[in-house]
Amino acid sequence: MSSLRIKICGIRDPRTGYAAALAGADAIGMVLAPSRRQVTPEQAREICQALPPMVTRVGVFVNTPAEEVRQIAHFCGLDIVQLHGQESPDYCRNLGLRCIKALPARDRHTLEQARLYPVSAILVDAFVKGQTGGTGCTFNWHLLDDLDLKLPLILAGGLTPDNVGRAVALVRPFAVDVSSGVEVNGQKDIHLITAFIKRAREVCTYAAGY
Ligand SMILES: O=C(O)c1ccccc1NCC(=O)[C@H](O)[C@H](O)COP(=O)(O)O
Repeated sequence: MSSLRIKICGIRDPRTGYAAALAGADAIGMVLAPSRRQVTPEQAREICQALPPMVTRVGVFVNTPAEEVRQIAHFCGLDIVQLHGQESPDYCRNLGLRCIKALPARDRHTLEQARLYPVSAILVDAFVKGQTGGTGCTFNWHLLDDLDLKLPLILAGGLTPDNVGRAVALVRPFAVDVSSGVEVNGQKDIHLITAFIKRAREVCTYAAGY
């Protein structure tokens, strides 16, 4: 068993969340921000309640007022929130919740901002103008070369069962996150989820550091 963590994001119903957890996902993400994958707090709560224990429940937000995030997190029973907008280090500091801050892989300068954030982990996602996440686009993973984040790194952006092995071998992240790459016609596909988890874990059996 490897220590790589795997998060499946953009879950929209309890059955798929449960199936992903049984397939070996460590964390399940629900998008509570404008997106074709957006769920209501009530739906997110149902998904959270259906998950087995030991699976991390992640709520994804984009520039949502802090009090609203706190209320939704409490209502749903989220373990951690993932912030995909322009939330500042002070916003994260004052939120009173465990946070993952997402940063776009725009350039080295953007990624170096990670050091300013008092958060549990940094998620690095593809930079796509006008979009905040879930784009299915990859980025140049070498942008992360020798980047000493001082925080656990979650790699995201266009990962698929086909490329996750290469990504993990090159970047050696703490965790990987996927949404589009495990969908067929915009719907999560349990076969792709299972294949993604298998490929991600396989590479850890020979990649040093896991
Ligand atoms: O997934 C969305 O629709 C989304 C919308 C707005 C902000 C964040 C969003 N997703 C966050 C995620 O954690 C995704 O898994 C991550 O961006 C990677 O997505 P993908 O490139 O599709 O695998």
